[in-house]
Amino acid sequence: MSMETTLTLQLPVIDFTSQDLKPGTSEWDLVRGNVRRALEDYGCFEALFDKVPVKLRKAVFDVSEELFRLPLETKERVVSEIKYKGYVGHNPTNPLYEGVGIEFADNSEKVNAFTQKLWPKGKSSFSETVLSFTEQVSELDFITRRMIMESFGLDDKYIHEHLNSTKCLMRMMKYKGVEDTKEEESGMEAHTDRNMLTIICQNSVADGIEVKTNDDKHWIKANASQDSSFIVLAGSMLHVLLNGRVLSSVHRVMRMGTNTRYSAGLFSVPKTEELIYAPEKVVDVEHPRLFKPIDFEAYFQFTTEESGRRDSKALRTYCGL
Ligand SMILES: O=C(O)CCC(=O)C(=O)O
Ligand SMILES: [Fe+2]
Repeated sequence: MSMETTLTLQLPVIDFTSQDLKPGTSEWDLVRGNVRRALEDYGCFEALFDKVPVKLRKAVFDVSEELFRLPLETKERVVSEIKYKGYVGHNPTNPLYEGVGIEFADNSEKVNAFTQKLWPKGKSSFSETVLSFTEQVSELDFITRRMIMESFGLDDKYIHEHLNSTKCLMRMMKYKGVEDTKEEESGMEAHTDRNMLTIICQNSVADGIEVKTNDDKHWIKANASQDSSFIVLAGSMLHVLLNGRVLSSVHRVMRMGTNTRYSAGLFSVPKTEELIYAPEKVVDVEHPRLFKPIDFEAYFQFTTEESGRRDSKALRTYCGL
């Protein structure tokens, strides 16, 4: 019998809104310490980040609504064999969910080409919204990854190369509300993300992401309803790269109430050319190497071949030493 409970525990909240948040300042060091603790203890935190204007956030959910309202045959034009991108919906495991992943969401040519598949005459409100959102949220992605790597003593050159080794995927997601019930229903089943870092925001519904505590006993409801709130989650690739020294948390989406939930996420995903492995700086006597070098796409494929392969146990089976 499952002993899991949902408690009113809180995720750490980290404030990135200071104007003085520049590398080398005391403000930066303070936030960096908070990022390190949050990722060590939870693999996740709520970020307060005000670079995405409320208007842009609203525009993202407006264009998402338009996209998901398109006929199924139109959305099927962007189905991909690789399930982290393209259109995904009508999956019996997650019946409330539909999602669309846009690869290279920071590249205007790629985004315009994607937009044109859905709207052959083009739709600048869609592509511009995607590009602006990606540009702004990438800043939080870069700051977070820079901070966590600096905190482990990795140098500027390494960090720079690392930041250039990922591509950026934006995903828009829709979760139907549930009718006439006091019971929560699953919107997305429990999983860990497979990429480096994920940053999620949602429209103004009260429910949404829940994150499992590391002792496997409790679900923490992430509170992402403020206009400047983003939920930041470390993925399996960051866990491997930092030799298990940050967690990659199990999370899920729960739904309650009749309102539709829209969420938007920025996922930094390794480019395919290079294997992911932990640098010597994060390996020592107390922290022996945990994982073999890993090819992201091959690992991604492995996780899709059978159910139950979206957690850290499956990751250890795949590439543990
Ligand atoms: O919709 C959300 O808030 C989370 C989605 C999620 O966990 C994912 O796409 O990996
Ligand atoms: Fe996720």
